Amino acid sequence: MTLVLSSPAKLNLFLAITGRRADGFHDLVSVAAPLEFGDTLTVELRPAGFSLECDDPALEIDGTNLVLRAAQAFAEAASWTGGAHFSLQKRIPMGAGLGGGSSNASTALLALNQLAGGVLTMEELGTVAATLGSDCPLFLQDGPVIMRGRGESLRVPPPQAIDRLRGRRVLVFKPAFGISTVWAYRQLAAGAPASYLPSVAAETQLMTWMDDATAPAEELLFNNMEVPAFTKHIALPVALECLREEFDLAPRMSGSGSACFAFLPENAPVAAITARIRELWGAEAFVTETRLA
Ligand SMILES: C[C@](O)(CO)[C@H](O)COP(=O)(O)OP(=O)(O)OC[C@H]1O[C@@H](n2ccc(N)nc2=O)[C@H](O)[C@@H]1O
Ligand SMILES: Nc1ncnc2c1ncn2[C@@H]1O[C@H](COP(=O)(O)OP(=O)(O)OP(=O)(O)O)[C@@H](O)[C@H]1O
Repeated sequence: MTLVLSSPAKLNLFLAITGRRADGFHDLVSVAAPLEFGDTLTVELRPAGFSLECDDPALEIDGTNLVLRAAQAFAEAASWTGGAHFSLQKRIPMGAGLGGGSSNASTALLALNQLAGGVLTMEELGTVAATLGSDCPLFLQDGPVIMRGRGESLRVPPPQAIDRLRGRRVLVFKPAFGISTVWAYRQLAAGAPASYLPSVAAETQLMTWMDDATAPAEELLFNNMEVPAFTKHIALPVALECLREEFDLAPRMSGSGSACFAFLPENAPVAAITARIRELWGAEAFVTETRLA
């Protein structure tokens, strides 16, 4: 039996890091949305053992890969003795804040649970996902989610909020360099408390957008992880300012970066915007047009 699953990238449309916890992680309030764009994970049932191949030679395919770590965690949680071979077609750039590895892990969990006959509930899968990474649980949902805690505590937004997000056309673009999530969080900790948005302010900002059914998705956009990224990599704010001025876009960074995104009006000159990004960041910049799933 073989399953072919899409493993989507995500965007943090709203991301407020609110403070550092005793366990070293940070509390956050975020609205994240999966994209139609992503990797493809093919999973073949095997009698025993887990193996992985990937078309991107830059990615380690040993036991440190999140796909194999997810498989191991699933087998333990479900007491499942079966095996699987995974084939990963990688499109999501790494070190981007697009959650590629986390998505692969959760897609592997969903695939194995299906192959094993649905032995774990969605709640149990969520618990396993949270042990693999703070961003993993969000990829068990198939639409926009509100994240709290360190990212593992999820709620589905009300329908009038989802309606303003789902299907929105978006351009996602990333310079050749990536940003380490650990580095970004360390920078925030070093700039405490000014680097954090207090949780009351974050919740108020989110609720103000949520309660105003006339406020477009653009008015939700916020990310206080931009500060350390933009301070170190001046090419990021320079490009976003150009896109604001020249194309009237409202671009932001996703997660800990370095990928950025902008919602596109249906008549947007995508070829000209793409050309401008490549002029600013070089031909090796990653650019893709997609939609919020
Ligand atoms: C920036 C975001 O993408 C926003 O959605 C996520 O918070 C990142 O989550 P992630 O990549 O799944 O991160 P994890 O693999 O859980 O943790 C990697 C490291 O990032 C830091 N980390 C992560 C998540 C969090 N809420 N607080 C943190 O301080 C910790 O130093 C941790 O050791
Ligand atoms: N299947 C995988 N796909 C991508 N990266 C993986 C995978 N397994 C392990 N990793 C490791 O995780 C690191 C970060 O992965 P990824 O690109 O998903 O993070 P990111 O872009 O910073 O996203 P985010 O911080 O939003 O989770 C990679 O550099 C890689 O070493």
